[in-house]
Amino acid sequence: MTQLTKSTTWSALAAHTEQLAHMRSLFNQDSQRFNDMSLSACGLFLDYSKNRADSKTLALLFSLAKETQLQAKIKAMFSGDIINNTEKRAVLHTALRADASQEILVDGKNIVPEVQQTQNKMAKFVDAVTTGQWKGYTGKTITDIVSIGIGGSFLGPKIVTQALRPYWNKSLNCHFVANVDASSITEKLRLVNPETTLFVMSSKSFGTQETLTNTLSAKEWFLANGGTQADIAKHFVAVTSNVAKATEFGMDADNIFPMWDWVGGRYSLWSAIGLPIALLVGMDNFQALLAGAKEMDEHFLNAPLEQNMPVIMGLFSLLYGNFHNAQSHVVLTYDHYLRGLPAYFQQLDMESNGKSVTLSGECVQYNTGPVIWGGEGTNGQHAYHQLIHQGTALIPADFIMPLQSHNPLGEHHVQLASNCFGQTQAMMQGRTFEEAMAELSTSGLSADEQALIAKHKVMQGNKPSNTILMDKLTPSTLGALIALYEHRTFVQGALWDINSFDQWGVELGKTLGNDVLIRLQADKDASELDSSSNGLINMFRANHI
Ligand SMILES: O=P(O)(O)OC[C@H]1O[C@](O)(CO)[C@@H](O)[C@@H]1O
Repeated sequence: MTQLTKSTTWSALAAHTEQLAHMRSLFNQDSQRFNDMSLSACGLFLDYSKNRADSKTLALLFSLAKETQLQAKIKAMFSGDIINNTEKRAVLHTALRADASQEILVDGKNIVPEVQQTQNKMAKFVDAVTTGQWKGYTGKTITDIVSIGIGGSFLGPKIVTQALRPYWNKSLNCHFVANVDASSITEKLRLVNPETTLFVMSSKSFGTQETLTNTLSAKEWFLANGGTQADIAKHFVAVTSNVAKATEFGMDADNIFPMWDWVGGRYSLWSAIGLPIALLVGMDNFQALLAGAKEMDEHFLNAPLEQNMPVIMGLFSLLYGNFHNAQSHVVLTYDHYLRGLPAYFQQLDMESNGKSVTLSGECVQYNTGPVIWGGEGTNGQHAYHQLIHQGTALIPADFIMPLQSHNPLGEHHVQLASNCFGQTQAMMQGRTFEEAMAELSTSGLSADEQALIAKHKVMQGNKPSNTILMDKLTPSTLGALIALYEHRTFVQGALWDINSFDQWGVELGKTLGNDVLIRLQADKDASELDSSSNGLINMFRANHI
């Protein structure tokens, strides 16, 4: 057994959760529950009262956090300690939102000035493009950005630009290409004009197959449609930590925006990887996004555990995964602009906490990262919410909603809110057999039929949810919200004693994919592989065009 499961708090939590009353009773017994189990920070409000917890549960969870030295681990991350032990790297996405006056050392060197220099370079570039000083090869101004990247070099910029649609510069459009499937880039290139398109190639490593292939295809398209080699610098820029490789690839040295190995891919939107965001919403709004995240950083670093939003959310995730065997967690955004957020949190959490050994290499004896999924409210209510309400699996949920809409229109927002709050209420209270029978009493059905239908209408309730509200979706509240989930992910990893910052499983997929590619391209014999891989390779060779 690892340290975590050996602790007396762990056993106490196991015993306590067994006998905790239904949430309906907890609400009936305590009219102050909402006041006591909610908090505001950084422009966000968290209602965590609809969780399977009473004051004793919370005390036990906070004890567990203390026993696992959570606060020391948080400080270690912010101070630049090498907490990514398998890649021997510091984890400092928080340095990307630091004040210019701060000093954060990596290998004895203050990294804040480099961050500021890169932000200044971004600001100048954004200004040149958006004011029209930056011209395409025929002297026209840029109208379209095509962002090429994958994973963290794609999802962050995509989801944030989507979320900040009301703040877009009206004269620019943005398109994202990630998948190596040619259909993806082909469809995007159909929409744009080479004279007025700027390609932003984002790859921390500058070695990711999908991104390199898509960039080469974009370059070929550009050259085949009027551009020349000499015009490339006006239409292609790169963001990477591998400046040498980008230069070797043909990127103009002035058009390369640096990033660093202490920024993880899935935590990189705050770096120059966020260039498409800055181009679309302007550098001031990009800075406001950083400022919102910084506020959450300070809250996470300084607030006591008991009033610390990411800590509370991370502890609940552990509670459900380890003491209620929840295998997944759903994120439901009651805001159209936030429709992409579940996919972003999915990558953030699952690539970070999909691990099964501790930092010292021991096999974990407990569940770690759950499946993160979700979608846009109210659409999901007419689809998968059924399983959340009455399925056999426990699925804790986060509901996220701004109080004010960017598009106030008739009764839309009040209806949206009624759905959001109604869902959390239904999940919490459920419906008893007696209540279902009472509802059916005037149905005209026989007593036997009523009893049968009532059984199908019973909802156990006691289904946990957090509700996160903000006044309005702004660059700043969005920054705080994303940083909240980054830190929640950190809290879980720290409690589970795993490395949330490497991704060896993904790396193996990349290596084997490259090996298969060689066999497919060179007709190299694959008979020494397993019969399935060999059979699939042969089938592709025989049939593809
Ligand atoms: O930015 P790069 O180096 O092209 O990598 C893309 C993505 O690949 C991963 O390494 C693995 O999917 C992510 O962490 C990263 O965001």
